[in-house]
Amino acid sequence: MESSQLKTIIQGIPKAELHLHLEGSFEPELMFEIAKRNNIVLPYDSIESVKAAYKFNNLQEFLDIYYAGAQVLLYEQDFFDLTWAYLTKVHSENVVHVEVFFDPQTHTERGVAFDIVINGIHRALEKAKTDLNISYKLIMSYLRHLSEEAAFETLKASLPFKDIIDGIGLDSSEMGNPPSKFKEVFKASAKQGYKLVAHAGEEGPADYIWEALDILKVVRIDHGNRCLTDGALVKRLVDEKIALTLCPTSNVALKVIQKMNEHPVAKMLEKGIIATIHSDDPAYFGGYMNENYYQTAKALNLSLGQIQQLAINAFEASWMSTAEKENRIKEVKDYFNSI
Ligand SMILES: Nc1ncnc2[nH]cnc12
Ligand SMILES: [Zn+2]
Repeated sequence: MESSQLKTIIQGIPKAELHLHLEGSFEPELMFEIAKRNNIVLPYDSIESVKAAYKFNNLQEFLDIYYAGAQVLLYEQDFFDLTWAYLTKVHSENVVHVEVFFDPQTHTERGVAFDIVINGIHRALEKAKTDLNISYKLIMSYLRHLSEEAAFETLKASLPFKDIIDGIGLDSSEMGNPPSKFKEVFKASAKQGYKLVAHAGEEGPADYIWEALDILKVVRIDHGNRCLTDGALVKRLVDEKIALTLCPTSNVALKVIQKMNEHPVAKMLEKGIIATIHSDDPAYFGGYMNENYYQTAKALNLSLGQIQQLAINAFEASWMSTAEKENRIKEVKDYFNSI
């Protein structure tokens, strides 16, 4: 199929994004604008030099730059602008449902209050619901390079906002920070009614995916690339319908895989895993949802049936109500039938 035809098809698919860090959607143009109004001097002299710095050999090299970029976010309006820019961008790509992560500790650690962060984000999500017809869920992630005690403090700070936070995630430096480190705080988070997910098996081994399932009791795995090295784990994911939220352009940018045509998503679909694809940190990895679908489909020569399956899987794995899911899945099927 011609590239332009594939891109047109992808554009038209109603899509759900389930793995997106709001801080990772911070485009250099907006970073400069916010830095200027907050009187912060960035260590870059132009947007081009920021973009030139976005070359990573591993997850940690990316995280160092990602946390530095987030430092310019100080006020509620900054968090609103960040979130709104992401939502308008994905609206233009026909994304109709999002489940987004935010990292409160990246901000509270440097003195920005929890309510400033969440109120700005929430106002933008509500506006997108009204103005853009995008439905949403909000996921608060604990930073795994920090202590479990710090995660407990974050859990406590979140409680006044329990009604607007749907779930808990676990992100940041994976190696050496296994899911088991957060056993108690995940248990306490579940008691508060939060749904649970965790990054596992991005750089870390399949064992971390087992820990996320058995110890943290997550309902979905973020990344999970490494599961194919373990047949019993694949069986568990399939039998228990545990979805993986994969991020192909992120995986190439962070050298989790060397080339897109080595991406495991096609094999995962073949094995019956509920594999889904998303953008992770699009401002840093150069691709929002459409680009992730396009690059994956092209490199792996995915059939229209496989592309349709990816889109359906994302709604299936989402936290929408059953009725909403059925409606969206029908929309996807009708769309593919009309092509
Ligand atoms: N890909 C990723 N892995 C772990 N933590 C993250 N935080 C933002 N993006 C991340
Ligand atoms: Zn992620």
